[in-house]
Amino acid sequence: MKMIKVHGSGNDFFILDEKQLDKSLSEEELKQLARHVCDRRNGLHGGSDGILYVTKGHDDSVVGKMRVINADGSEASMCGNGIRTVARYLSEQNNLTDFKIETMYADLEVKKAKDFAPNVVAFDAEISPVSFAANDLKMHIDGKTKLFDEVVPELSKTLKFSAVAVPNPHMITFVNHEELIGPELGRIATYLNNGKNPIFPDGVNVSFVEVLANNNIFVRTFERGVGFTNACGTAMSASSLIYSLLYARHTNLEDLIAVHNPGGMVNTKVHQRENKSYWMSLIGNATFVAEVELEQEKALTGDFTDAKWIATAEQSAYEDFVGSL
Ligand SMILES: N[C@@H](CCC[C@H](N)C(=O)O)C(=O)O
Repeated sequence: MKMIKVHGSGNDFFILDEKQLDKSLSEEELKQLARHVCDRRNGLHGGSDGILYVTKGHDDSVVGKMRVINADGSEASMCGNGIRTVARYLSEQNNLTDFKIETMYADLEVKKAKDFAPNVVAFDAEISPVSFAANDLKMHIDGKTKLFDEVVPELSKTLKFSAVAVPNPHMITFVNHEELIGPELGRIATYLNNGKNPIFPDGVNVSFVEVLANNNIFVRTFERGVGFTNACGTAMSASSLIYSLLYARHTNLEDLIAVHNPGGMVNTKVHQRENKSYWMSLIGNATFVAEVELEQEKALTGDFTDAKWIATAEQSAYEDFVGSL
């Protein structure tokens, strides 16, 4: 079988196209493969945050379907950094620059964007649908149908959280620099993702956001099913939306927002449709790090001894880009 190691802002994945399998995988095998491949200690070449599983779409209105399997084998409804890399993959396979990809809840528009730097290819992806409803978030806080800029005493006495599904669930809070780099994000996110807490029994992605300047923010995320990541695309999109609502004096809808993260930088734009619903554009790198050839049966048991790793020159170009920020 063949896979491609990719990343968006250092949020790294293996793209697995079902057409590249030696033998089709059952659902249980797909989860098992993700858990083995992504393992940061014993996985494939340093592991990854997840597997992006590419299959045929529901009909010709989409070019393919992306499924997001987290490192722990759970499935996410969307992945903002991942969809840019899948967009690039499908764009190169089909010689297209503007098309739709099927995801769990929506067919999303993707298009090629201007390169961020030499050999740093970029794509622009629609992030949608957006919902603040507790039901869509699978959030349980007594008497609340949504949560917007409020203290949740079980989490922190001071931090104010907003919850938004894009459509995967996110908890966002705006913090100062000490809080951004301090231990609270790990403590709160570990609690919310322990599978036992009453607020988010299915877990949630949690982000701390620091405002650096107008239309310029830094987002640090602890991902459901993964842990701390270099970046989370849907979290950066959700954070941009909450920023535009809470800091309306500093930003306008449609403004280009620079979103810095531990793995690099992306741009976002927040849009509103006539029916008042929001959606975001997420524009950022879609880097192909390497092509990998491996034996499927062995990979399913976590044995990667025969894997062939064929690196591209894109990672060093990406590092030069990050160095220039
Ligand atoms: N890194 C992703 C989000 C991946 C899914 C997340 N772990 C979840 O379970 O919702 C992104 O870039 O959006």
